[in-house]
Amino acid sequence: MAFPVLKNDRILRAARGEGVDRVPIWIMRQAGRYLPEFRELRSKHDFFTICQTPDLAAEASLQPIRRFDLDACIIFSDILVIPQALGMTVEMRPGVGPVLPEPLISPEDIHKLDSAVNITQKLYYVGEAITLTRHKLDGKVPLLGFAGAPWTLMGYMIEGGGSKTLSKAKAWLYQFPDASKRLLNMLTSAVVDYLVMQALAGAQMLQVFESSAEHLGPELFKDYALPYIQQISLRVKALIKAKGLDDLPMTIFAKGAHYALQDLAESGYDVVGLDWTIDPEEARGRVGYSVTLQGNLDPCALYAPEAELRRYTKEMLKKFGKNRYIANLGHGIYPDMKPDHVATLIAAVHEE
Ligand SMILES: Cc1c2[nH]c(c1CCC(=O)O)Cc1[nH]c(c(CCC(=O)O)c1C)Cc1[nH]c(c(CCC(=O)O)c1C)Cc1[nH]c(c(C)c1CCC(=O)O)C2
Repeated sequence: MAFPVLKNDRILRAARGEGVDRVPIWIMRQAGRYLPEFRELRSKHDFFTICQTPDLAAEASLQPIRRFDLDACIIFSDILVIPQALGMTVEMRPGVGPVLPEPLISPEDIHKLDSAVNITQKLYYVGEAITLTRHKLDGKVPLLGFAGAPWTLMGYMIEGGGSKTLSKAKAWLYQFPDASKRLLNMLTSAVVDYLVMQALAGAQMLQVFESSAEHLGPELFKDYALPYIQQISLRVKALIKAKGLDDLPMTIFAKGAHYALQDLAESGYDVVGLDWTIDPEEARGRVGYSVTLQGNLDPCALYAPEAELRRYTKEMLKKFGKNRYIANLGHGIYPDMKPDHVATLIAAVHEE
């Protein structure tokens, strides 16, 4: 069944460098716990049950779209479905976050991973959720798919959950460089197949989250993150073309990787996401208009009183300008954020 005609293509136009009537905005983690309607849904279902049940995943994805005038919908899922598909147990513990009770401890543990798994089949439920959500969106805004980048996934798989330092995962890079690259290659192939599946299922734009880039620094990033990030865009775009689909914009968000901004701008993505630690004018000065920039309001700026939040937002918009720009936060929204403040941010962007 053909998908409904798209009524708002602002974000796709901005990603391709085409003109827009106004700056598009979406918010990282826009589907989630700061919304009472999500907490209600979540009180009835386990986190991964929501991810695995297309009706529930569609509902969570659509909640922010019903409430706010956003320019994109992101499919409700998690980056950790890939380690899960490779055979690792991942639990989402309330108040703690993701826990992988049997992390990879030494390179021999790589053999425990199901490297031959057909990711497309195993994660087909995400494809079904995407197709359903795209229909339910009725063309209101584009639907974004996403995946975690290999280094960020490797970090969770070795640390067994979130970590302040990633010292265990980084120790692998220094002690077992070859095994690390084997693991990163395995993850790269999984991410490529997974993103292509999402595009075939109806995703209209794809974001790759390298959320743990800040721990690497320029040297390690060049060796253990950038090559895989590059391969993902090149391989996904080539496969999509080979399957007869139109090109679709891709975004790389490497949190804390301002040291690699130029490299990221040349890594085959249409959009580079920025966190709030870089000044928009400096970022634009370094990459020019060869890519679209996305970001980068400090998620904590949403705690400011309304007038201040508006002022921060307007300042950000002025610095980025209207061309090749997608407004967003510099990282995910915090779960205790009041939805009213999100509405203020969106209104401030739209007023410009
Ligand atoms: C690192 C990472 C993860 N997951 C994700 C990343 C990359 C983005 C980033 O850096 O924030 C990506 C993600 N996770 C989730 C989405 C859904 C779509 C959206 O952005 O609205 C997306 C895009 C839902 C979620 N993912 C998670 C929740 C909350 C869990 C719950 O409801 O119990 C949601 C709605 C849990 C999760 N999942 C993960 C962590 C660290 C946590 C705990 C932190 C937290 O609780 O916010 C791993």
